[in-house]
Amino acid sequence: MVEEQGHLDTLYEHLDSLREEASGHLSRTLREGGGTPADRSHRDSQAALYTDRIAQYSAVENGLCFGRLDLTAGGGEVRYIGRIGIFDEENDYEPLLIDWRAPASRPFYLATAAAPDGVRRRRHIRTERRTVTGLDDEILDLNEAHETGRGAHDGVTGEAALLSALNASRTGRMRDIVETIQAEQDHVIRADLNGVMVVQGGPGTGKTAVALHRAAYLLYTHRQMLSSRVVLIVGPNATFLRYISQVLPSLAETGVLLGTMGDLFPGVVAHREEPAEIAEIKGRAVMADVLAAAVRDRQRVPDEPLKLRLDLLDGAEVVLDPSVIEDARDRARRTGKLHNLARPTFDTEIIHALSLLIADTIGLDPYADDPLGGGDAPGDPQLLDEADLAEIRRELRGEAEVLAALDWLWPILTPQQLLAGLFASDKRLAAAGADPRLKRAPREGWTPADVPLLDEAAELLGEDETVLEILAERRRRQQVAYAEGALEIAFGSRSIDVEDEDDPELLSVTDLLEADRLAERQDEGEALTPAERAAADRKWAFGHVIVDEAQELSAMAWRLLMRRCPSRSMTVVGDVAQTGDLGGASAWGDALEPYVGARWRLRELTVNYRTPAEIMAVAAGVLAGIDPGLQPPRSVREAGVDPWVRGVAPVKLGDALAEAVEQEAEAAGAGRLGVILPGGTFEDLVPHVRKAAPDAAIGEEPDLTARVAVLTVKQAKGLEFDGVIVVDPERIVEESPRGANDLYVALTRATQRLGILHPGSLPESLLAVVGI
Ligand SMILES: Nc1ncnc2c1ncn2[C@@H]1O[C@H](COP(=O)(O)OP(=O)(O)OP(=O)(O)O)[C@@H](O)[C@H]1O
Repeated sequence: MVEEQGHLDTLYEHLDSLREEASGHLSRTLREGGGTPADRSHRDSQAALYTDRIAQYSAVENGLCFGRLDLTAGGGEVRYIGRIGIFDEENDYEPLLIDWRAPASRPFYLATAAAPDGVRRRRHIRTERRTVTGLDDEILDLNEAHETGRGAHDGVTGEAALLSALNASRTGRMRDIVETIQAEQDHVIRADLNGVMVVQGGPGTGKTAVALHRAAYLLYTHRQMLSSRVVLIVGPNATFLRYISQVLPSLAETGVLLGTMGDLFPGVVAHREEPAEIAEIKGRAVMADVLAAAVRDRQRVPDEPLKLRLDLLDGAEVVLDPSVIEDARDRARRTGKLHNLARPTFDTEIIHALSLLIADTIGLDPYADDPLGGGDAPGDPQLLDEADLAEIRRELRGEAEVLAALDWLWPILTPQQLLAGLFASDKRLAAAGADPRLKRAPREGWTPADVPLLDEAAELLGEDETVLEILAERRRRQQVAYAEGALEIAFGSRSIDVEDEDDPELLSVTDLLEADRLAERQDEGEALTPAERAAADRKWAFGHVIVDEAQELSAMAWRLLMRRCPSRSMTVVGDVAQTGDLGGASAWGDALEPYVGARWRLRELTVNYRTPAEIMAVAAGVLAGIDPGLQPPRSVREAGVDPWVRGVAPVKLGDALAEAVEQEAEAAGAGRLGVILPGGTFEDLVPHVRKAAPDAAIGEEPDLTARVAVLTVKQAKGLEFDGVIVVDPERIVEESPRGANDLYVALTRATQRLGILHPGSLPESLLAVVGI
């Protein structure tokens, strides 16, 4: 311990001086003024670099160093493994701490007694703040292991450290797992960047954790390419994103964009809920054809001739025949351009046709064939020459009536206008071959399932200028925020006490005044970070895309994601047995093959780190009901507590729930309790939960750090709690589009304790499934 404490002290000394150095650079950079635009831009990128660096140093303050490898080779070389790399500048840049992502750290995760890979001893170093509190050693050299009686167990590496992480109380925020990554997870995290990799694994196998660590690993290994092209991580909902949001900064990564499908159309907030059947219809692949037809439907040819009253003719009418409009439409279509971009061609055709009609009206020489005598011979009936016609066309382009007609015949459309127009009209839906159930009231907000449709529409219509506007607005908003953040980091939180991070007092009034000044300066031409630019740019091509809970994605959602990732460098993480949405996948091939054929690879995770064996035995019954061929993941531990099932008279359900909440909240101790209810019972049951736990978090985006949270299965997806109470499993099955899948998800959220509360006695069918 003393030896390790000595090394830890050295590491923290280095960390402090790295932080001081970066803060010094940052404050100097921020205080410099003037110079050319190029100077300013250079300064901005330097400031962003130092800000990032300081954030990374703060993020690794806790658990800076967590491991040590003693190798058999190299005269017993010793490597310390930690959250970042630290080198000794005074000693030829000797590594003092090796980043967990570096190749030299790999044996820490892979070496076993059977394949020690040159490792004699693996040591997990437990720390609290800057103090070593314990050591767990594994001797991988078999001879020595015999002597000490310790060794790798059942394919698990770092068993003591792993079990202590798994048994720890949950906080409502996900933590990183860098100290205890297991071999099968390590293979996924460090897999090659290229191509589509599907990571299939049952509940609790660490898919989310692995996906996030993979992002951190890829950014470390391919920094240059990925930090400019950005890694996109897509999660199922805002609650889930908040749950995982702390993990990446603590892995010391900032060049990542986190979002839900609903966030992926810049400028649109798509959080309205809608019935599952409607979302499913919107997600069908055929919607791409529907939208293409909807666009064609807006390229109108009226049944009747179109009469235009023109100023040019002192209010007289010209009549455009439908066949003329049809010709113009066909020519515009034949350019092969997107709808909005083909409009100028359509305009030119119509204006040309109108100019000829006008020429016929005002330019014909009625006496062309009448010789007037003298030198007048029969001649050209048209008195107007090409210059006159050009003038007529110019005037036509300024005529309000003409412009209105053009807008009516071939309107310039935003994706929002196209979709809103389609959904608002039975006639348009029918013309586009869409399901009539898509009809909705005008001005209802957008839903997540609309986002892939908006994106598809944007592809069909052609780009508008909104991206630039959005960028400008975001830049305005972010300038002040950025400047405040930079100042806070540079001057406000030197001590970097993790506990202080949320303290609003950190930013003083003088800092704010200075922030204003900085914002002004940045106004003169500062660069957004790549992640910010990517968030505002619909056409951004991400360097890598990671999709979590990917089984929920519809065919249309896949189309959008594939467009955002032309390189097809993707990590697709999910579990087809947990699919809840009707439009989601039941086989990975169905979702992926339209884009990559058979060129995707499958990795499986087989060990459940979350749910103890006793609970998994219950969930296994439900899984067998979904598909007898599916294997539940093997639990890595037992909790020593059996799940309980209580059947109570329906009128007593509320009281029984209140009692169970009280009991389980106490059993969860410092941890968290999740209460999973069928959506239709919230109104009746929530007051009972509140009786037992007045501060329980409930609502659209419940605060998961609260001691008790009440959720639907949909909200609970991807989350976990120390204890879970599942209420009315039968109704959960009835209410959810895919029935048993949702019950399987609900039953696998607990890390320690599970209780099932049922109104009336449990029906035979469910008893058999639940198996208690
Ligand atoms: N190697 C590991 N060391 C420590 N904890 C781990 C490890 N792997 C997974 N865990 C923990 O197990 C729990 C489940 O992980 P995670 O949420 O990533 O699983 P999942 O496969 O995404 O589950 P689900 O499909 O149910 O959402 C988390 O608390 C995670 O931190």
